Amino acid sequence: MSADLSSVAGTGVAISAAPVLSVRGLSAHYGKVAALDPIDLTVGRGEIVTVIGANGAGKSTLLGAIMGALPLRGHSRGSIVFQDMEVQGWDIERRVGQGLSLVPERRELFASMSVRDNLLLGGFRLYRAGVQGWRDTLDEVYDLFPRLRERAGQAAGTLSGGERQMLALGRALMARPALLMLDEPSLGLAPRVVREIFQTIARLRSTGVSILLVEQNARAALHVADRGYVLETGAVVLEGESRMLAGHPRVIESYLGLAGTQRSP
Ligand SMILES: Nc1ncnc2c1ncn2[C@@H]1O[C@H](COP(=O)(O)OP(=O)(O)OP(=O)(O)O)[C@@H](O)[C@H]1O
Repeated sequence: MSADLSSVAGTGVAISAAPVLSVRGLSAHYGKVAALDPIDLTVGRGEIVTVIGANGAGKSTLLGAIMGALPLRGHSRGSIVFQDMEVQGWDIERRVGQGLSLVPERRELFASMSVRDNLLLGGFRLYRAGVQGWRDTLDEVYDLFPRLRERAGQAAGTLSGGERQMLALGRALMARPALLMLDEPSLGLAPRVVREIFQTIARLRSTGVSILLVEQNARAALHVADRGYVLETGAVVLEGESRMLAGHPRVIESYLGLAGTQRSP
């Protein structure tokens, strides 16, 4: 079952013991090249978990493997249990149908279509399945992103970078996912816009959706997340509560710089 945005809105969702996602011994290869060592990772219900790491650490590969969307020649091994189901071996369609959603680094919007139509496409699967309430979901997305409501009729290709990221997030939410995976939502955005995007991610907590957030902007990611993993050359080298990671000498030195103890984006 996917999360119902309306049923938990504004309640502040408790994190239950059973994780929504449990990854065990996940490795990924492109042809003969290993991009991910066997890694273990969990995301609890209602939790925001971040994976931080430098360029090429394997962050996008990790999300692609979980989504079942590695590019041609790529494949993954290991166990991916999502909502108590082993989804390794399932195609993307089936994973999406079970409530997995990925906002890719490139955002992949339909540039000539309006904001509203991009959003409706995000909810199309539910609409086709006869699931009621897509209009309510659209309203909830507009409430989360008032700027999208203002620009509902505008072509997606004419939006600013920050607005595009909001649209990509909103479109993913239209599918009412149980787990939302975000690949570098801050990429290419000005600091003020990055702050806005991260404030929005923090607000998503109230919808009950669980979030797996991949970021190079470690400061902002650790500020918004409950827990984090540090990925280096395909391996998890550190994991724990965000507060602990933000104060860890290795994280400060490699990802935060001297001002690492400040916890604002
Ligand atoms: N389609 C591909 N074919 C071959 N190798 C790939 C492919 N995609 C990624 N890789 C390699 O896998 C490794 C991990 O790449 P990945 O894109 O997952 O890293 P990343 O942490 O997301 O980096 P970035 O932050 O730069 O996006 C890199 O060495 C990369 O060159």
